[in-house]
Amino acid sequence: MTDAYVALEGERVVEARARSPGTARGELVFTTAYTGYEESLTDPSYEEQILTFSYPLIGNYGVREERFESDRVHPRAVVARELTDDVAEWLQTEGRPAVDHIDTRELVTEIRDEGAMKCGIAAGEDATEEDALAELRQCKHMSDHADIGNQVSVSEPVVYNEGGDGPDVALIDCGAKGSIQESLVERDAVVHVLPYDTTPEAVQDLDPDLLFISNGPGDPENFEAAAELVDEYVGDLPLAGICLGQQVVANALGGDTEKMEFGHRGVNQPVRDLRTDQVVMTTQNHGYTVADPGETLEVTQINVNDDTPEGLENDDLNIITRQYHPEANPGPNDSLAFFDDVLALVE
Ligand SMILES: NC(=O)CC[C@H](N)C(=O)O
Repeated sequence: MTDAYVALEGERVVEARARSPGTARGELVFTTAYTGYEESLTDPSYEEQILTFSYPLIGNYGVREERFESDRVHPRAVVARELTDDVAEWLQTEGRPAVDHIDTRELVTEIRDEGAMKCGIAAGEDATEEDALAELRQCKHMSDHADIGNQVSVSEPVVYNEGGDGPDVALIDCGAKGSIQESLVERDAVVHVLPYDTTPEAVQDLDPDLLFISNGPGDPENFEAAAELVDEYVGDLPLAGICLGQQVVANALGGDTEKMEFGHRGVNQPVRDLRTDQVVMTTQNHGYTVADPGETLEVTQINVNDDTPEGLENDDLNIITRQYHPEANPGPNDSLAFFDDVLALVE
């Protein structure tokens, strides 16, 4: 039954089945992850995007809150070949449109050929093609969401493991996945989650042992306050970053980022460490990449598929960043030692 429409760039409309009603617009991206739908759907990095899964059946092991990475669903809408009732009901409760019974192989091939694209969705009994097209026409480019950090960050500082024995980490929340803070707390760190627009003065008052820039949605160039912190504290504090965090650190230290064709999203992205020659499997979710690391940062890890920078370091200045998600969730645990390496920078 056609009660949903997906409008793609070029105004092509594909018919689908509504699983959660409503209208939405966003950048259409795909993940090849075959598990981890709860973690992906609650990852704040997907804010203002529409997520489609290349794996055909999504929801086959239910929905459990303990696997969530934040307190809500972030993609504006979900597109799948087949969604289970569990996931459909969850998305209905969250008020996020979802559609299935669509040929996601064709859709993913189209995104691979033409790049991540604008998309409009209309789902539900009264939905029309025109509604989906109207959403598409209002869809902005990711880079034009200038204050996207405001949509995903804490508004006030939150402390985890207060009074703990480990170092004080200032985690700049540009849309942090919960498991980053958990990975640090598991290693005894005291984690101060700070708003994305925290000022250098506020960091100075806190007097942390380490500055950590989180993952987050959209264009890293729109996170100027975080870049200012990096610029201010480089050399004085050890610096770490994950995903958007790596991009912000590179931009702040004379490097440059650019948008990729369709990005990397999945749980089996191979990464080679150029120092040890070891390859690990990683979880990824990004649409921008570091195009130029600048003079300060050395590229220490690369993506085996396309040679893009996956790790940047400066041993003298105590900087380590990763483009992938060492905290996994979902995905392989191959790179959890990143958190030990980061905390070791404090000694
Ligand atoms: N997961 C992330 O931090 C994503 C970073 C950035 N928004 C990108 O798409 O490249």
